[in-house]
Amino acid sequence: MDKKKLFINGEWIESNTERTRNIFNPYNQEIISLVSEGDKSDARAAVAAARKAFDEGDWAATPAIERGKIVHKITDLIERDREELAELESLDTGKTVEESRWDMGDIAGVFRYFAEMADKDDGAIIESPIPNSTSRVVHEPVGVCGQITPWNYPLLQASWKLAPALAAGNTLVMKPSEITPLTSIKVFELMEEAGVPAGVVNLVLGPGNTVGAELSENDDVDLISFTGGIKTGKRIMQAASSNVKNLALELGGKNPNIIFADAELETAVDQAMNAVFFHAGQICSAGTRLIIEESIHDDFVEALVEQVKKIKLGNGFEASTQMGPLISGDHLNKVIQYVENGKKEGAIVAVGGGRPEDPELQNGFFYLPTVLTDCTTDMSVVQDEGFGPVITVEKFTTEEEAIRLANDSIYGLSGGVFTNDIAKAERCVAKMRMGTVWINDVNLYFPQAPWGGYKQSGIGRELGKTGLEEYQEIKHIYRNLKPKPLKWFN
Ligand SMILES: NC(=O)c1ccc[n+]([C@@H]2O[C@H](COP(=O)([O-])OP(=O)(O)OC[C@H]3O[C@@H](n4cnc5c(N)ncnc54)[C@H](O)[C@@H]3O)[C@@H](O)[C@H]2O)c1
Ligand SMILES: C[N+](C)(C)CC=O
Repeated sequence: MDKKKLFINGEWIESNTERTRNIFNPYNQEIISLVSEGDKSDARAAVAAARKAFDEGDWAATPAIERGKIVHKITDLIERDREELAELESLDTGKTVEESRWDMGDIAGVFRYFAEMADKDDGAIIESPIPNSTSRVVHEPVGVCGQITPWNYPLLQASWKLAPALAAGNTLVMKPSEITPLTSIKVFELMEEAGVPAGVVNLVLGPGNTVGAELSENDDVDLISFTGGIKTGKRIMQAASSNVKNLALELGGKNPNIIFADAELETAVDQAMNAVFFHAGQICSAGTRLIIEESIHDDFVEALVEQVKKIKLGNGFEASTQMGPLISGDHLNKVIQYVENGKKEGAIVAVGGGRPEDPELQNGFFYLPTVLTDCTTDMSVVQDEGFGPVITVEKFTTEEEAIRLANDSIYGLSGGVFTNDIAKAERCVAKMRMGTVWINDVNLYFPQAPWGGYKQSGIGRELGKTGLEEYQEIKHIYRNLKPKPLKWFN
């Protein structure tokens, strides 16, 4: 098996540790790849290469239109290799190939969007309040960016960071999740093929507590952009204070979905499932908290349970499979424990609540799609991010109560409202403390709209215009057109 390497200063190299890591398929635990395992010293070498490329190289000063052309070229290559990338992502994460194909389409869209944006920045002229002066604002690249990504959407989350960083003229070091690095490695090959200059993009494989920690602490890194869990995010925030780095955090979510009695039942039930069972619920914005108006609660739950029973688990490479496994044995155990805690607190398992019995699924990290009823906001299953195929159900009687329950969380990533009364929907979303809110839909995101969290779900916004601005410093340039002595101190 070919060993995958680190990419530093334009070269594919072995890590200093000479250690390797096996990468597994979560469907059957087969080894699918072997990768070089980096450490702090590799991260330092990559930061040094990125620093040199930023300070002494041409990338930051390359005309934005030329940078945009290279990002377009990367997009073309992603589109060319879309099927290979989708299959690699499914092997690595267990998600269905259909979902991965969808992701690859999104990823190409993200690169295309930021390629187009690269040369659309006109800066701004400020009306100076001082006579005989001009005042203007320009955007410049931040510098060296450390980028750390999670395992659940490996390449999608990487694309939200790589494309704007390049378009804005930065150099970067990326550390993908150590358990799902394969599509990121492939895209670094594509960036090399597209002609990104040596040192501009660097890839260090390895664990968070060494490689990730070094990127967060290193004083030569100007911006750290992180997507992952809250606990890690807090650690990174502390480490980033060493040199007051720019900080972008995309953290977890525990996302409510309010269903009013006047919602179209079939659509709301279908969307409640879409909200949570894609990628076995391992989605930051999964709608894992159903908050249902009491008068339709029983009918809704009955219809939901009937549908959930039919979800087909299996190999993501089979067309009939609707849901794949969880990412790892460790994560499976966490989801098992999460549901057991809920049961102890009084939640009732309406469907699921354990591992499937199908002998063909025993080598994979499968957990049954699960609905927990009789939940209340104080339960850990309602407050904690389970990151599995588990929905909790709460009831409400008034609009105010629904909003209060939805906001009763340390998270604020996303939320949904289902109703045919548009005024009610708008009143609700105006009060919901979340970075994205959907009316009569769930889990939608696209390159043009900003993405990020309120409260402990994060800091900053990826995607959209704000996604580019995260990778830019703002500079105010003031010019005195008639300089003469002030004589203040004479
Ligand atoms: N808000 C979003 O857009 C979004 C998107 C995807 C995932 N997520 C969140 O990600 C989490 C799941 O991903 P995960 O389990 O990979 O998260 P994680 O926090 O365990 O790991 C994320 C990344 O951080 C690295 N890391 C770990 N410890 C580190 C340290 N001390 N210093 C620096 N880096 C370190 C890991 O190696 C990995 O690359 C969930 O909470 C999910 O909600 C959020
Ligand atoms: C941001 N998103 C929804 C693509 C992946 C979250 O885990």
